[in-house]
Amino acid sequence: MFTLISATPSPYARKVRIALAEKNLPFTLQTEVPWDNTTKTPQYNPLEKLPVLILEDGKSAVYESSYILEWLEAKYPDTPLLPSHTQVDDRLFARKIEVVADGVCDALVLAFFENMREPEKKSQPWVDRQMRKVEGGLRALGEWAEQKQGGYLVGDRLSLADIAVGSLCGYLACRWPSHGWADTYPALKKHWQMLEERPSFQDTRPSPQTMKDKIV
Ligand SMILES: N[C@@H](CCC(=O)N[C@@H](CS(=O)(=O)O)C(=O)NCC(=O)O)C(=O)O
Repeated sequence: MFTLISATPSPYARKVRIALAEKNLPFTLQTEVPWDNTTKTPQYNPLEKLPVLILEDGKSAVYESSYILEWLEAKYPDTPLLPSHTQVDDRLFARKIEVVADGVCDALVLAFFENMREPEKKSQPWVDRQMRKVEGGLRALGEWAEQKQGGYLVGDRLSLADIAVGSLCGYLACRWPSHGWADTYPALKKHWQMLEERPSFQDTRPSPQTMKDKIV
């Protein structure tokens, strides 16, 4: 059986948890705080990041959420989470949406840790730059959601694009509850609410974590 190294707030790990659930692939959840020196991620991922999917041999590992999803799609094509290979443009568009959703998460994480610095060490221009990326990414996602009136973002069924965007929205609700994205982009909010009805989303709701070690 697979083991997934995950963290309670991680939108990237949630993508993989949702994909495994949607594909009915059983796995052991190993919840960690990747920022603490107790994390096992360095044993499997030279980049020391989760999510990490540890394979059945207990040693081999797949990491980087978008690559894990690509790996799962290639190895377990039943319950596909991408349009068929004949629909090349839709497949590529789904991955493009995942790039934007993951990129917004990346910018949120960078802003989160910059804001954690002591005031005299914090770079406000750096935070402003990250939040510009967040707003630009959300604008693009909001437009794509608007085009589908809050339905699935690519085609007429769940895809990696929906999983990535839904995980981002859940992360914003968990870590940035005062952010006004849901009011600014009602179709994106409708899309997220639709996804949160699925057991795979209900069973993977994010929650904050406590970091023990000093990070910045
Ligand atoms: N691009 C990576 C990002 C993964 C990532 O940043 N993971 C964080 C945890 S979380 O932000 O997802 O909660 C991590 O392990 N960080 C530890 C580190 O960067 O040393 C992915 O998509 O998997």
